[in-house]
Amino acid sequence: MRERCEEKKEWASSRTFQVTGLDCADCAAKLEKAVRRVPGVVSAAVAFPQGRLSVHLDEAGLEDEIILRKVRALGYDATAEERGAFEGRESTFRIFGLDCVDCAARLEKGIRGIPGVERADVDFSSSKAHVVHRGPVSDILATLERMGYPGRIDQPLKSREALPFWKTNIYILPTAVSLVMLMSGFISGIAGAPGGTATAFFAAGIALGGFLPLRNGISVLVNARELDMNVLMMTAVIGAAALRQFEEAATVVFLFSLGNALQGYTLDKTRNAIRSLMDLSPAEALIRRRGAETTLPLEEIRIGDVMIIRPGERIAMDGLVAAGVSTVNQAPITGESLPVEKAVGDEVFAGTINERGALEVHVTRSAGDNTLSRIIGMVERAQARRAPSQQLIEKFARFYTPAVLVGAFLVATLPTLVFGEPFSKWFYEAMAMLLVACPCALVISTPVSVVSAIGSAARRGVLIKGGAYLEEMGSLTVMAFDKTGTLTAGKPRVTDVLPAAGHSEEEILAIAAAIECRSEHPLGEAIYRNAREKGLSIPSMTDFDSVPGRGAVGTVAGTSYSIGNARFFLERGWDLEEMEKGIAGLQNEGKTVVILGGGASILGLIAVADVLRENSRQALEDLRKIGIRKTIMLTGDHESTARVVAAQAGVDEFRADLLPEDKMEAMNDLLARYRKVAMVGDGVNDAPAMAVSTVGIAMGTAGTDAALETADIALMADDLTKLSYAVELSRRTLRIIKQNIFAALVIKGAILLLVFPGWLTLWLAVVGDMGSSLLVTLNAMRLLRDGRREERR
Ligand SMILES: Nc1ncnc2c1ncn2[C@@H]1O[C@H](COP(=O)(O)OP(=O)(O)OP(=O)(O)O)[C@@H](O)[C@H]1O
Ligand SMILES: [Zn+2]
Repeated sequence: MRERCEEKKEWASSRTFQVTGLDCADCAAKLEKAVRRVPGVVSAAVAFPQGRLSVHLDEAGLEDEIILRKVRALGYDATAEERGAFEGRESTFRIFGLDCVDCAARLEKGIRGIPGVERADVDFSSSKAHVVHRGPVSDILATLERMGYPGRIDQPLKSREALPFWKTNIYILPTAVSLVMLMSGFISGIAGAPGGTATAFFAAGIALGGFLPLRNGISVLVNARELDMNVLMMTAVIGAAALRQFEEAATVVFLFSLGNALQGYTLDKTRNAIRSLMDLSPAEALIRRRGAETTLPLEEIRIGDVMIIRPGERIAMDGLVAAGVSTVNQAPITGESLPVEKAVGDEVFAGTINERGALEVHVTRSAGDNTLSRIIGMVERAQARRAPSQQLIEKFARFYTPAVLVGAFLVATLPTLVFGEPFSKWFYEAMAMLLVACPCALVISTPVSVVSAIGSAARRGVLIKGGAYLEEMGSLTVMAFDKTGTLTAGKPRVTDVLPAAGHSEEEILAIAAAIECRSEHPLGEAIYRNAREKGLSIPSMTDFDSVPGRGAVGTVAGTSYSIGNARFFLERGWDLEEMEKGIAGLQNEGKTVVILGGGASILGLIAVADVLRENSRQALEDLRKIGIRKTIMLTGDHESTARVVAAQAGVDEFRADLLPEDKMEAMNDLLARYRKVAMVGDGVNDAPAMAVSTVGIAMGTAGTDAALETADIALMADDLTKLSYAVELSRRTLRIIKQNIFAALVIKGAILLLVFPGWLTLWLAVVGDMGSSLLVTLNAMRLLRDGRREERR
């Protein structure tokens, strides 16, 4: 359809650059524009908060240097990512048995210490380590092993085969062994076996079941010189054994292993909420090359291959439909329950399900780079990011543990020294107190909740880029919306053509289309589409230039034409008096008026109208119901048009005639007034406003990489009703975090109090510690379940 427009090419490769010195969202927009003008560049987008420039190229050949030069010419510096610029390679490891946030941080430190490692991030929530290194992988695996966490190189595409269940959780074996030993000890005690048999069983139970925590504890002491649950546990068990309390020590070892096994299991459940998304895309696809059809594994499929998808099959790769029509169920990616129509030129995503017809699809992205794996990557990174409330708790935990340790020392010594109490009794109490010193449940209370919430949201097509945004979302009272493409469908149609005297409708449309053919603006596309539909022959055009927020210019048959809004013409000194009535009339109907002028006269007006999204009104109403006090529409459109659309959508306020940079100003103004304001947009001309807002929310991001990258929260589908879901999810999460913190503190506190009458026992301390961690995790998992329940509805 756009065969005449060279600019509309598909891109063949993409590059990313890390830009330094970008200090305003506005400059980011300028940089973006400048890079887009580089020949060979199909599109460019700057993710302002990350300072990342991503560029799509029409062929792989373009040197990074050309883009870098452009960036430097604008006064910034940049480095290219991945290819060439960096010699190290990145490996991802799956880690087993990672059961506390603290351990993840420690492991990270350990890996960073390996020679040749440039960067290491251990992600507690996904149980993965991302390492950039020059040395061999085996060095890293060995260190993981030594620190007590066996790891494996992670191959998301291949490693689908399941591990035997006792290997997925390193605590299952010790739990089973210590249980058998414990039972044998009890039975031989009851059966009156020769003296020492029971003790031998208990001792064996302690040794075999306690081996893992002992090894982990030692590696912690050696590597990080910090205390953790393993160290506290082993000290307590050794102390109990010294008091000849073998039976109890063996029980404690068993309970500890059991607790860890259960905790590991529940944590895996939360993590799998995301990983199960990965399993959605098939491992192979039917590919046609040189006329022959073969089934190939994903790794062997190349960009540009033609993939054949039969009805009922899952799509394996991202691509563009080259032949066929069908409906595709995109719920796995976008959370939309209704299937979406697909025809030639439409984008399809890996992991979605082809329903009715057969499709031929041109593969546009490699398996590791497709939308699904990017979503999973983003979610996992988001889960790793610390929420503000988490940092507070970690600070508290840092001083809670030493305080309890000092307490334990006093309990061991004071009663004997001051009151002459028996030492062994209070020494035992002190041992039990050691176990209470572990702040696990407290430390884990927030991250498990955030992980569950982010995971649950991802399954419903809402991508939350970090705990911080999740927390902010629930405290919002004001939301701003972009008009075009956000409140409205963003698919405007030409409704009226009003020629000035001496001109015809066809003439105006044809010239307008000739210029707009090169424009990226939805208005331009509407005009071009309308001219094509009417079968007009569209003349060729030269000297195109687009003027953001205003319009465009171009030369057709030797005459220079301008097309755009009234502001554009008035700024250039045109007289619009004659057209004023026509313009106002159309605007009062909620239509956007595009003026065409050429030579010295106005040729006519074209009115374009966009329909409101079906559920915009509903979505805004839902938001009001859950306590969003004010909704505001920001638009570049004319005030009269804006007023009509604002009334239709039911927003409380609107600001019109905003240039893209004004939108950011308007947002700053709103922020000054209301402190916390979200910006909901489509990322087209509202990225700067989104960047300065409290939470930038982009919608319809499934196909648009740039918006997906820039937004703090991305709605994969064009569904505004997901906003109230996100707000409520956030509030539910905060509620669960508070419950968790409260429960953890109360349980620990109650157990600590038992010390005073001397009632605290080792097993009570272990059950209290393990129980509260489990409780907190299970409570957080309700966030996952709630989401699923609603999904089924
Ligand atoms: N290519 C173009 N052709 C015609 N008019 C244009 C073009 N580009 C911009 N304009 C005019 O400039 C105005 C502002 O454009 P801008 O892209 O900033 O916002 P918008 O399209 O109104 O959408 P939003 O509601 O998202 O702000 C448009 O309403 C239109 O009148
Ligand atoms: Zn603990």
